[in-house]
Amino acid sequence: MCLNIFFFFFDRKSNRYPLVCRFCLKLQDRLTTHLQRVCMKRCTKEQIENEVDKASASMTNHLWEGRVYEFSELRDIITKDEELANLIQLLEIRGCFVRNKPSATMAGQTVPQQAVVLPTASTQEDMEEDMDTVEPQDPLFSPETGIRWEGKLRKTMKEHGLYEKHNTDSDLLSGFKKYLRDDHGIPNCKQEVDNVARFLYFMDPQEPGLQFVRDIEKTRSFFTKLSQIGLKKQTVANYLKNLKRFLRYIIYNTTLRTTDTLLHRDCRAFRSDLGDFQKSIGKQMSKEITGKRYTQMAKSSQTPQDCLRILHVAKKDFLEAIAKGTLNEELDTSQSLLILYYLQSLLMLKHLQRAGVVKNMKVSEWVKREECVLTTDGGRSRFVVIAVKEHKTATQQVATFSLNEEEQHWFHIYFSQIRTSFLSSLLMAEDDPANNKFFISTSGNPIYNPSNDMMRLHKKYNVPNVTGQVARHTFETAPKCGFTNEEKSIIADYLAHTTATSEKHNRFGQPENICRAATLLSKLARVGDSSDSDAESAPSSTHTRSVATSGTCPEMSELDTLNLFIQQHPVSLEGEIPKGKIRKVITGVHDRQCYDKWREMQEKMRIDYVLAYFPRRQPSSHQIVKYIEKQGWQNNKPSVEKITELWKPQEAQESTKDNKHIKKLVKSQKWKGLMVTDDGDKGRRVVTTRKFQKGEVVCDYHGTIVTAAEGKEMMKTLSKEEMGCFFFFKNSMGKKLCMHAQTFPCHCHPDRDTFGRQTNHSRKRKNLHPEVHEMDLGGKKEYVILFTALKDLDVNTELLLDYGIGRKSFLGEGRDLVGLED
Ligand SMILES: C[S@@+](CC[C@H](N)C(=O)[O-])C[C@H]1O[C@@H](n2cnc3c(N)ncnc32)[C@H](O)[C@@H]1O
Repeated sequence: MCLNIFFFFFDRKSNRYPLVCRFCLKLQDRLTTHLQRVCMKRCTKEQIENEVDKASASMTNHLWEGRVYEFSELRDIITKDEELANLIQLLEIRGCFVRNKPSATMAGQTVPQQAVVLPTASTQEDMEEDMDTVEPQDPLFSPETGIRWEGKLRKTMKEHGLYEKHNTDSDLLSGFKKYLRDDHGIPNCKQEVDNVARFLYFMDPQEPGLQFVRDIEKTRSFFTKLSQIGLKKQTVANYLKNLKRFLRYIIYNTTLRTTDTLLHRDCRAFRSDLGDFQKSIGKQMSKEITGKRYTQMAKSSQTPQDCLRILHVAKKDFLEAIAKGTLNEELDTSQSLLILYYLQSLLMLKHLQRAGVVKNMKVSEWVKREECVLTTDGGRSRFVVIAVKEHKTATQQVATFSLNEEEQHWFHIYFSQIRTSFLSSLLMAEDDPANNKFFISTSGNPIYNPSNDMMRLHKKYNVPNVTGQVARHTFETAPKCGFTNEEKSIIADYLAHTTATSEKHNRFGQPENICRAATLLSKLARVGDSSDSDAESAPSSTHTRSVATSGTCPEMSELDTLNLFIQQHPVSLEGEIPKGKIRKVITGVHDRQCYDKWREMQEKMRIDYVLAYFPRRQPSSHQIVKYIEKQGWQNNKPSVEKITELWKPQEAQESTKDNKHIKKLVKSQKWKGLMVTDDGDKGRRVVTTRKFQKGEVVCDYHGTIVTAAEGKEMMKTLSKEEMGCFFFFKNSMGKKLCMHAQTFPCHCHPDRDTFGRQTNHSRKRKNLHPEVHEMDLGGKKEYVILFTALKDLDVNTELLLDYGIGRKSFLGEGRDLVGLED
């Protein structure tokens, strides 16, 4: 009797939306299964459900929020017409819509192009100031919203002929506007262009021109007048900065160099004169700032404890966020920001670093932190010392500070998790990794103003704001009763950051002194604090600390110790746990727990590794032992029983075709766990001699490949009594093929009858499912039809496959197979 085994190729019609897995960033048709098996395989069912809910919510949100864009929204981000057009095209191809596009040309009118002569060389000449007290608000700030100036200042400016300005659509000014927008990426440059337009009007009310460069006196009078009518020095300095940038545009980005050499030369000379003028304004500005600071200081009668209050109040929430980070749990934005703000504040309020140091600290400086062990009466304490070279504060010295082990862990969590997640918001890769700033904002860009961030933290917890400047002053002047002269001088040196100090010490300003300064400052903060703890420490269930004498280091919790230990000695497949002495330097009193945990993690890693080698077919104990032996692991070998117990078949994946274990079985045809028995009615049948799990590969259908047409021809030659073994299928290109097992025994396995060809049919009781793969078997690609278990199979279960008979196949051949069980 001929048999037509027919398998319809994948025909799943799913109504599900694919969801994106946030970890591998791939679309998943079945996210739950994917997470269970791949990206969240160590997580609980609840965590996975949570994640799937989030993915669905994000999908819904995308459908509501992510498909329709306002043209102006995109214009604000991308200023170059061509790029904007490309983006819009891409969005529309991907099924999004852009509303309110201008009808004719997309980005509208272009400003007459000026030939670019030289690339703009960006010099960092602009004044930098200690951000603690800078007032960034120009009182004349007229935002793009069109709010008009009113009041006294406007009147005064009018009276002094400083208010009028040229039309900013003139060629000269619109070219400048375009330059700011395109070359400097400043979309909201109205204020800057207005300032220049006002200056040009003052110099020549007739028309905007460049002759002003020949009249330095009148220029001076413009700036003097601005000062005299009461504008803040910062505002005057902004006018100067804007004018300098305008000149840079004229000198390097227009054709002036070739069209009017003399005027070009004068522009350059004028720009350099402005530099001197800028310096003198800078000095006046510092006086203004110093004066203001003095008033602030005089007003403040803070104690060191007051300065650290915010760190105390916010600490419970902060530690909760850190604990989440330590456990690799996802942090929401507000928790991530709390960590960012807290660490900045810690550096400014506890370590008394200037805002410029916090802002400019680089990743490379964090990476190059140096270890320092300090021996005091209280024992040995470990610190790391970090040196920030370029911090653009008033002092020239390398700013150096130290972190204790606990703080180092916090910084590590920020660096490895928060910073990385913030960075993922950045569309463009940063140019030079060496220049990467350590502290970055949620947008992935360097933080702008640490003092503002600290202010936000104070505000969030309703604590009166303390600036870094006030904190430094407070610690500097706090009574240091009980401190030796040497200790006082260490604190003074630490706070002074003077060049003289720098010359006295090496690059790290003697690491021990930096660490000692940190412990002395902590001590200073405790003086008068009845809680007998660091002023910033808060009651916390996860963190206990013992504070004894001067120079103490807080005792770390078990979890923190473990994390630090793992950070220093990462768990790896091949690695060895450090020997006792080396280990105990970090693990201390938590050594036993850290030791056990480390080994447990490595064992788990090794178990996963072994399991990954047998993804579709359960290995025998012997196979597991052999595979472990092959790895050459001397200690901490994973247990065979555990591996057997944990083994679960993985879903069919692309990688099945490359799996060595399956390939070996296909080649040898030595499928274990099966035997052939005789059945009175159906002839021979294949039964199981062990249990098989749902999804496990049971055996394959071994045969020879011919085209479907050839298979059909072969079938025609068989008489009704003859039994045929044909398996028809389509390959991934849709080509119709046939695998026949008519040749018995086959040439490749003359000693055995293969299991696939002896498998009987049942439509209702079928327990096998065929999967077609293309496998490289000894340098040659071959089709392999794997039979996987449709359900868990007990011992002594007959293997049954739905041959697909009785249905209409694409071959159009429903065969009359009377007597066959359905
Ligand atoms: C691929 S062979 C299977 C092994 C076969 N029983 C043997 O003895 O070699 C297919 C043949 O098995 C028999 N067969 C398979 N399933 C059957 C069923 N459900 N009822 C009766 N006979 C069946 C038919 O004779 C069929 O042509």
